[in-house]
Amino acid sequence: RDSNNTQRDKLNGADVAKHNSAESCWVIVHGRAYDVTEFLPEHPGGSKIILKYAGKDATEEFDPIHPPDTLDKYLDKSKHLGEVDMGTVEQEKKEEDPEEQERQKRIATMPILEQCYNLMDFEAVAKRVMKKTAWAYYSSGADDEITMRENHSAFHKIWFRPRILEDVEHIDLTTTMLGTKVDIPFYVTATALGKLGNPEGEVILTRGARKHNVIQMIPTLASCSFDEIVDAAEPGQVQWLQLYVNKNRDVTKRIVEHAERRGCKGLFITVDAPQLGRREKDMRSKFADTGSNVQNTSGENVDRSQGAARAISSFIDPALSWKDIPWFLSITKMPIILKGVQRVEDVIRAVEVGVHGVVLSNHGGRQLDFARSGIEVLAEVMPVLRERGWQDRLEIFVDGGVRRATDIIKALCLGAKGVGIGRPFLYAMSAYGLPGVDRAMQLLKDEMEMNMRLIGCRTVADLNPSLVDTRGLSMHSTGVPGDTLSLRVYDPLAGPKEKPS
Ligand SMILES: Cc1cc2c(cc1C)[n+](S(=O)(=O)[O-])c1c(=O)[nH]c(=O)nc-1n2C[C@H](O)[C@H](O)[C@H](O)COP(=O)(O)O
Repeated sequence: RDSNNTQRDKLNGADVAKHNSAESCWVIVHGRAYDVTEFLPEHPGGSKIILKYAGKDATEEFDPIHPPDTLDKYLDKSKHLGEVDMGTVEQEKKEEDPEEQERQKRIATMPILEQCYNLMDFEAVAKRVMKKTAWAYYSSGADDEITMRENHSAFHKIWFRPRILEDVEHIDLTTTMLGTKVDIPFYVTATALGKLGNPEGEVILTRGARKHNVIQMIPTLASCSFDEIVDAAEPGQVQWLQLYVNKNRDVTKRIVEHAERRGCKGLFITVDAPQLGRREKDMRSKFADTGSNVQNTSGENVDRSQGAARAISSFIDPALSWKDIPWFLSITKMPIILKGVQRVEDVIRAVEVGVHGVVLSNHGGRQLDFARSGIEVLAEVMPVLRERGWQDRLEIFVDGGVRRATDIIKALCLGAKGVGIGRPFLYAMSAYGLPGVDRAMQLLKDEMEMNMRLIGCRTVADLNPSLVDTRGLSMHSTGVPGDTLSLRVYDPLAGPKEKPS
């Protein structure tokens, strides 16, 4: 803009292209040019990824990782150079990427939505049709992914003790979570970077949640902006906020107050990620796709090879502790839930400090490997709370590995108020968009109605510990998963063949 703030002519693409170095670096995002020269060293993702697009259109790379209001929020207005005449921008020749060609062929021949009969079907399809980096980010767990697998297999150690001859003609799946009535006892949990899987991102989950009257937990690290996600909700549709606490508590206070003003009905403080876990599939795919690789380029000793997540989570405060909780209780009226509690002692402390709930969770196995599954921790927690008469002092949620309605029912029988579900909705959204999310939720509802009938319960209130046998739950069969490198490398049978003497 010139001095009297009128829009200059549009910038010419050739002029922008001249600013293609660390000395002078301009990028184009959504048809507008930005001078990011001074910002390069501050970019959490490292300067390399920006320099790859210096002088060019960076929109495609920018969108999945950054909410749309990022540049307005964090780049000084003087660096906003104005509109670019996109007709004069030389578009990158997409060299034929054989892998992308293969992926397009798989998309062309993927199963139709009606061929998905359960939540695992969506995972199978998503693995075939998603971009490698997106699949790696969503599917990865920490280290050897033992906990990620345990989350799901733990449910297989719980067996039902069904009742018979109960009138189960009319089944009622409704319940309440933090005072909100929902149609079925699950919520869409917070999972970052929704646009990696689908260009529309988290607003697809908002629409699916609205259709099935379930609650959506809005992630701090969403690709869509917080306001976009809230605006995509219908009046009266309930959403919660998942919060990564910022080292700068003023930033956190602003986020919390804004979320409350916008009508969020729960604040879920993530407490299991003082540092993001080491997700090697995500790291490997970042190295393979050097363009979006966030390597350590500015010399500091931060391991930036952790993929996008680590790069955009450097703000998280590892000093967060119990002594911060009274401050949170003082800055908001929203119910406060600790997300990522992993042992009964901390549930007791949560009651004592006065929070309103906990999510027994290990972050989908993406944080501490060998953390126990949420469902196993639930089986440890509820008897202790009942002994103290505290089972109604807070609401207990569980997430991790929930893939069947029987998993939901097991959690409720053990005393959970509801369960969070992550990856299945990401896969459904990535493979089939909103119709996929809609079908995934409907499948769970159909399964839930049938299974309630078969265990002899009409309502959620009928579900109780006598309906499950959990004796096998603490047995951990930690077979190292077949796809880890170590099996091939260290297995003596597969080692280098002895040279014939
Ligand atoms: C799958 C996934 C999970 C993430 C997630 C991103 C993905 C792709 N991210 S992460 O980038 O930091 O790891 C978040 C997050 O932003 N905040 C959070 O509290 N939990 C995060 N989680 C954990 C999530 O809220 C649930 O605990 C977990 O997904 C439940 O396990 P299932 O996926 O098996 O349902």
